[in-house]
Amino acid sequence: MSKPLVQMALDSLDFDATVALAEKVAPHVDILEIGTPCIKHNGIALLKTLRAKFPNNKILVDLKTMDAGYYEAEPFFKAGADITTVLGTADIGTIKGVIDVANAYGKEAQVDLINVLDKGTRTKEVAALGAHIIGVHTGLDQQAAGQTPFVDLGLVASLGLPVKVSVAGGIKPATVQQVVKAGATIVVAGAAIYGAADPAAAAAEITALARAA
Ligand SMILES: O=C(CO)[C@H](O)[C@H](O)COP(=O)(O)O
Repeated sequence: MSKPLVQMALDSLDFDATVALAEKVAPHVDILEIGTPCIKHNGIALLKTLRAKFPNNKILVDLKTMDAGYYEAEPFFKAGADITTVLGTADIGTIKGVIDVANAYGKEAQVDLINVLDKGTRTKEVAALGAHIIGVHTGLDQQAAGQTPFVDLGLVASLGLPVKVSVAGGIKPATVQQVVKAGATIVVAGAAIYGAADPAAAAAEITALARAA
């Protein structure tokens, strides 16, 4: 089994603060995620800046696309994104559009299961369509209401499909090994890193824990 990857979610709205945080964290993670509020606020210029500064990290742009899949995602792949996300609640044609454009650029499409009611069925459908990554995701508002991604991760991993499984939603050092053992191949951490006193040390700790799981 290949080693799990660690992804850091850059969820600030501030352009310069995002770049400064990425400078600290990039050496300690595999994937830099430009979070949804961040990409909406700062646009593709931020992707271009991070792409130029961090050639050794993959970059995920969390577009959470809901319509016009191919059209919306293409400029981001053109500008150097390695992964963009599309909502699992979107029309199947939208999801196919993002998968198609990812394939056209030799990149990856991640289907985010946030708010998908029948996660098992949707996961099988999009895996059959060629989705590269399934995102098991408890959003920030859902976390505030006390939800976690652990049961959903168990369900998706138990399907045994030939896709990568990403997990996001309040993952912290105490839960990293639990999610890797449960089948996550990409572990996402946002607040556990940017909210830490020393974000670089927090990122390094999470990556070490993931690799050792
Ligand atoms: O995509 C997101 C919100 O929609 C976040 O970036 C993701 O949940 C990771 O952040 P955290 O570890 O703080 O939950």
